Amino acid sequence: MNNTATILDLIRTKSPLVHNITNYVVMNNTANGLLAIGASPVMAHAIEEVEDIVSISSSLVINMGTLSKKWVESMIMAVKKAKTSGTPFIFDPVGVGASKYRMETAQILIKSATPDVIRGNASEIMALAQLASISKGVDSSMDGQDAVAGGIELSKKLNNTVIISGAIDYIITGDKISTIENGSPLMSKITGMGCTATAIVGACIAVENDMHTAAIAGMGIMGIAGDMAASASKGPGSFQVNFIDALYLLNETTIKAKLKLND
Ligand SMILES: Nc1ncnc2c1ncn2[C@@H]1O[C@H](COP(=O)(O)OP(=O)(O)O)[C@@H](O)[C@H]1O
Ligand SMILES: Cc1ncsc1CCOP(=O)(O)O
Repeated sequence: MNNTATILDLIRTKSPLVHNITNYVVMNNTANGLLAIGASPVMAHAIEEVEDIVSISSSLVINMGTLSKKWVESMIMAVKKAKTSGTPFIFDPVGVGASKYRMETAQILIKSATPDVIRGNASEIMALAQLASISKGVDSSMDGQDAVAGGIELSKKLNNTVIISGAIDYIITGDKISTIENGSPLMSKITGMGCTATAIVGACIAVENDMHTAAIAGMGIMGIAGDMAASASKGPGSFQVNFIDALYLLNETTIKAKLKLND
């Protein structure tokens, strides 16, 4: 089991190929975030190639931000292939409570193959846990603490790791709960930060077998980079640029000095 600095180091040394089937809004931010930490992103959603790409990748990221029929078919093929090829995968149920289609798709995907990790905001995790389905669009309308019970239930039901992101990130594996209190409110003023978090955890699961440890590393990297970027930024615009720089500049010293992990 590695710590966050070692996991970042492994990503930089191994440069794992991270296969993303993600949404139109965030593809560029996500690819740049992955590159900045040393991973190698590939965005591929065509039915004709998803199985091939899964089989050469070190991890798979499934994000249902902008769904359509063809993409859902690709996602199902990809997650099934991930299970047969032993490729770890993370699922981001973007806006899952916002429509019947998203809810049904999330259920189909989870039934097709259990995600090793799920990352969502509090509303999304609550909706997935079917404790509530009051998601407001793709943003969260409730506090992380409210969703923790749902996160525990979901994690136990699926025997996996569930991340609830927000001002405090909760990393839940059954009864084990870790929290991270890094990051900035500016992160919720930029679209795609949750999706980037999911992809960065996706890079961590490519190099670390313990999903809870990998999830801590990914969310820690996000939060510390968020802290560093916020202190150098005037607002959301400069934050976006500074955030990518901060991901690139992160090292063992900054991680040790800044990580606010309660494990
Ligand atoms: N108020 C906040 N303070 C600190 N970090 C935050 C805050 N809001 C969001 N974050 C961080 O932003 C990233 C995206 O989380 P979140 O906003 O919950 O995702 P989503 O975009 O899916 O709603 C996470 O790394 C989270 O820790
Ligand atoms: C705005 C929007 N609409 C569909 S996907 C998307 C991006 C959502 O990204 P995030 O959940 O990371 O803010």
